Amino acid sequence: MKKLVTCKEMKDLDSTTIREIGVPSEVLMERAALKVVEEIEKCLQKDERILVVCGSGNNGGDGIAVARLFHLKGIRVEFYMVGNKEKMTRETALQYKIASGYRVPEVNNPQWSEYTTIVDAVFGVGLTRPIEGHYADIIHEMNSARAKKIAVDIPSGVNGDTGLEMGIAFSADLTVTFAYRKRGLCFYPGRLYAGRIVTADIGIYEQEAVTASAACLENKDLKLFPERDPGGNKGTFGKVLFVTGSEGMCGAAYLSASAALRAGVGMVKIQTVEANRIPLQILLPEAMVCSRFDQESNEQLLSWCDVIVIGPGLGTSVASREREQWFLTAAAREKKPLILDADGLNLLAAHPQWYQYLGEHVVLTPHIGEMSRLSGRTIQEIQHKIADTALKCAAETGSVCVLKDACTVIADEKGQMYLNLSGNSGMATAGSGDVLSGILAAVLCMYLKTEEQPPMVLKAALGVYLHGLCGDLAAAEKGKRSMLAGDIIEYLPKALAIGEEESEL
Ligand SMILES: NC(=O)C1=CN([C@@H]2O[C@H](COP(=O)(O)OP(=O)(O)OC[C@H]3O[C@@H](n4cnc5c(N)ncnc54)[C@H](O)[C@@H]3O)[C@@H](O)[C@H]2O)[C@@H](O)CC1
Ligand SMILES: [K+]
Repeated sequence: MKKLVTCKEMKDLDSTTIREIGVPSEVLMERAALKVVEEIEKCLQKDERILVVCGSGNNGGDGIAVARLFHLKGIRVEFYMVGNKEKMTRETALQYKIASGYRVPEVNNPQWSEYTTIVDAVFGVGLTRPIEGHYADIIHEMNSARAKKIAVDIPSGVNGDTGLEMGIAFSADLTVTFAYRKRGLCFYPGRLYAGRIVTADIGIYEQEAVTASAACLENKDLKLFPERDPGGNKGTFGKVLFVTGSEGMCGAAYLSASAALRAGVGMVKIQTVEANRIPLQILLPEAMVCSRFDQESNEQLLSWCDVIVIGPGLGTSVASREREQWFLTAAAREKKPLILDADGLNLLAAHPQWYQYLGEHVVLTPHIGEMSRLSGRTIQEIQHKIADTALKCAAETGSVCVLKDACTVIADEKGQMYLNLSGNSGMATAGSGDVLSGILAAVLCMYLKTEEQPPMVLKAALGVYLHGLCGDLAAAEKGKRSMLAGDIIEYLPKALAIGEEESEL
């Protein structure tokens, strides 16, 4: 698990390290520059010519220090100050003075085509407004050059909190980010602009309070899944009820239920319309299918199950609405874990009075469109404020919100948040969300008998991560274009077995 920071959190950490611990900012800057040099050197070739483009803030100071370090190693390097020299920060002015002392070559009108590597040190976490005019022209030139491109801390023009492009952004092959990955390097398009991301330790003092607001999971976090009890039976490994599948939509029920079984659930029952009974029993003989919706049958299903999934392929008919209301109310009364997905969310959006049945036992899994219906915000508004939207939804409902996008956000009402880095565009395919709801149900079941209970938000984040990892494995063999939602399920065994390796996505 790795912590993720906002620009403000990073600045607070910098200043705590400087003021309270007493590490001079020049030392941090030197360490930052050394890390950038170390990473660039890994791919340095013969006859390299490096240009470092520097702003007047501390990101520029890092850049000047990088130029000096290369110069002192005898590598051909020049730096170009695009920032106003009058406005240099104290640290950057000092770097400039030192670079002048060592006679590090400075250029005022670089010939962009002459360089093999261009280092972007124009703006870092201090970018506050869209890039325009002269700065925009320079970034355009940098992007057009045929050199290798390295960003210092964050590509200039990427908003460090949202990943959005601020006017224009530097398109890097490699970004060396300091201390913690910035949130904006997780969200798109920031993640694309960054290229490969290396998080470099520069000796920043770790302070729980300011760095705890967001994190991302890695393969090795799948080890958090409890061991399967050798003495367990199908009853102890979890019983999941799927309130799913209207007429013509049995596929969603099938995908969700089979994902749950493949991820380790002991038993599943699917409550669906009679027309779906035979296809489901043929497709998934391991599942039990029930097509009665009366009070007695509902009561029996409720007392049988450990976890409920409402939504995949449910439809929005009157009968579906009644089924959802019945199980929403019952789950709230009994505090039974519940995953609300797809049409389950659309029905919720149409019946705001049902919000009273939500709470900490519920995981909501809206995609952006469903969130738009739930929140009344436009899709664009949500995309611009995806983390805030998930946090707000969680705060308003008391439930865990899994806001699904290219970088899914998982948040709870206490403000704990995970950004998911596994997965790929191949997963943007019909049925992928149904698979996720089944995997989430399975993860909740893994913890039914464990003494230690991680928070619901972490369980949900683990499920989302696992789903993405299956998608990555599927894409590697089937290709992003060709993979189907069912392929995600097929790679569950491999993904569950991985759990050991560490990787930065
Ligand atoms: N001591 C520290 O605080 C450390 C800072 N470090 C580096 O310093 C960076 C942060 O430095 P700063 O806070 O000085 O910020 P930046 O270097 O990111 O730049 C901020 C400057 O750019 C100006 N600016 C912002 N947006 C602009 C726009 N659109 N057009 C024109 N000018 C604009 C601001 O007014 C300010 O003068 C980090 O990203 C990192 O690279 C590292 O050296 C580690 C230690
Ligand atoms: K930069």
